[in-house]
Amino acid sequence: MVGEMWSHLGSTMGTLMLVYTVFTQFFPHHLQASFEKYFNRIVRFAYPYVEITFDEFTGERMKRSEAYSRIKSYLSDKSTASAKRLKADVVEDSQSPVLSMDYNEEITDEFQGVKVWWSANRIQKLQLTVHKRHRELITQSYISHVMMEGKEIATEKRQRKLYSNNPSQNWYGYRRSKWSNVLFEHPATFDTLAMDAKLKEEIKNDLIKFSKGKDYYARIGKAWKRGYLLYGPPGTGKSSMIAAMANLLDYDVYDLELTAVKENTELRRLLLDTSSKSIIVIEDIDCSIDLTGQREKKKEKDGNEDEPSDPVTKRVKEEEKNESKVTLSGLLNCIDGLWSSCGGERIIVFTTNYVEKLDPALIRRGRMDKHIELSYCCFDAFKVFAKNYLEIDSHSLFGEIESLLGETNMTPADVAENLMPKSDYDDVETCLKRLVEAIKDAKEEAKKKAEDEAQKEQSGKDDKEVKENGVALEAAEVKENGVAH
Ligand SMILES: Nc1ncnc2c1ncn2[C@@H]1O[C@H](COP(=O)(O)OP(=O)(O)OP(=O)(O)O)[C@@H](O)[C@H]1O
Ligand SMILES: [Mg+2]
Repeated sequence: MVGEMWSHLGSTMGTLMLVYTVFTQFFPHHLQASFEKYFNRIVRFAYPYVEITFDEFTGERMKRSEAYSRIKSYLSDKSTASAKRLKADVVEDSQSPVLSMDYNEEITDEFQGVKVWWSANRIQKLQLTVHKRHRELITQSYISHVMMEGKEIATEKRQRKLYSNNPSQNWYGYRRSKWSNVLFEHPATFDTLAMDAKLKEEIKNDLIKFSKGKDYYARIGKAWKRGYLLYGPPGTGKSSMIAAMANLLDYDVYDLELTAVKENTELRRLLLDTSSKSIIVIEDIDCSIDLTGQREKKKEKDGNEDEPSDPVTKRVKEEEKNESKVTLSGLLNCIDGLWSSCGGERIIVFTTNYVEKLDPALIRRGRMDKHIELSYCCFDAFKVFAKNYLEIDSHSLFGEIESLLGETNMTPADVAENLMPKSDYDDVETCLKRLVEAIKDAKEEAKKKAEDEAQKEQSGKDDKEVKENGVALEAAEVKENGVAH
């Protein structure tokens, strides 16, 4: 029976092949196209299904299609459960290999009681097939449902990135990109951040309120963004706080190195190339940009000079020319422009060690909405370290440490360093005692420094007095004798 069926099939295929060969060889070439057109019409009339295809690459620049990736994410969930042959891809944005249906595999999906079929073929196309009578439901509702779900699934599986800006010579050509990225795996969280407990809670609430504030920002007619200025001495946790923010909100981080940006237009393009749900960070803002505009004046002066003939001076000049020309007003315009032209869910963070050096225009409310001072280690901050590093909530030495920290300035970085066990034999007591000693030393050092300074000031004063007295004496002599020495 089966053998008979195969022989029938074989002879039918043979006949079809023969007909096709005769058709392509003897049917006039110019009539073949019209024949195919009419043949397709007949097939379409008899064929009860609609087919919709989605290409992987679209547009003139062959950009990867957003629809294609969303459908793939949607189908990866479905296919893991139903397809028999799966393909595993390591996708850049995902934590684990993504499973999708293999080529020529088909999976069935159901939407409001309607059955649809998805298939993938080798030429980067996904095909959706559905019965003609459900055409409207599919084109109007099902596809948008797939897009939305696909986006959600992709966001869920997304691994966060830390981006840093490339110099503009890498923006073009093969492998062009404005930002390079690595996986963002900084372990800092608000739980590991040592700081005043009340301030920490306030910042956390502020961030969460922001991230849920889409409707609120739309209602009040403001761009959905927030600016933070973090300031304080080195080693007080500014960078750690940025990592904690990103981990709390599940945002990407764009670390913008302003000194590598040549001019304002480049800065604008970099900022516009950031995605939403991100934190844009400019560290040490006072060092990255000339806040007084003096650099521009200096350049103008340089520009008027003649071209040097000496090759070394020439090269130094060339290098100077490559220096960043980003100006304060350029930066301000870019930030304002970014806020007005992008969808939102962006946070911008500036950090500095010297808040007093910053131009008020840069940090006015509206640009930097919240100013946060990260300062020397307080007792609250110490307790966080003690809990995280030594797993203790109290100890007989806590009282002494509290009063010592109240009298001395020690950065959280130093406290952390002293508390960390240095070997397997270091117990809690040893670590705490080491910290006590370190704070006492710091206190002693600060005292000595203050005394030295006071002494210097005093001797400066004395010198001045001697000088003044000398001048006065000389003047008196001149007056008396009428002659200068
Ligand atoms: N408040 C803090 N909470 C927890 N760890 C901290 C804190 N401050 C500093 N540290 C520790 O000290 C190290 C340096 O901290 P961080 O880089 O965040 O300081 P910073 O304020 O950014 O310094 P800089 O101004 O030099 O950039 C980090 O590895 C971190 O573990
Ligand atoms: Mg830092």
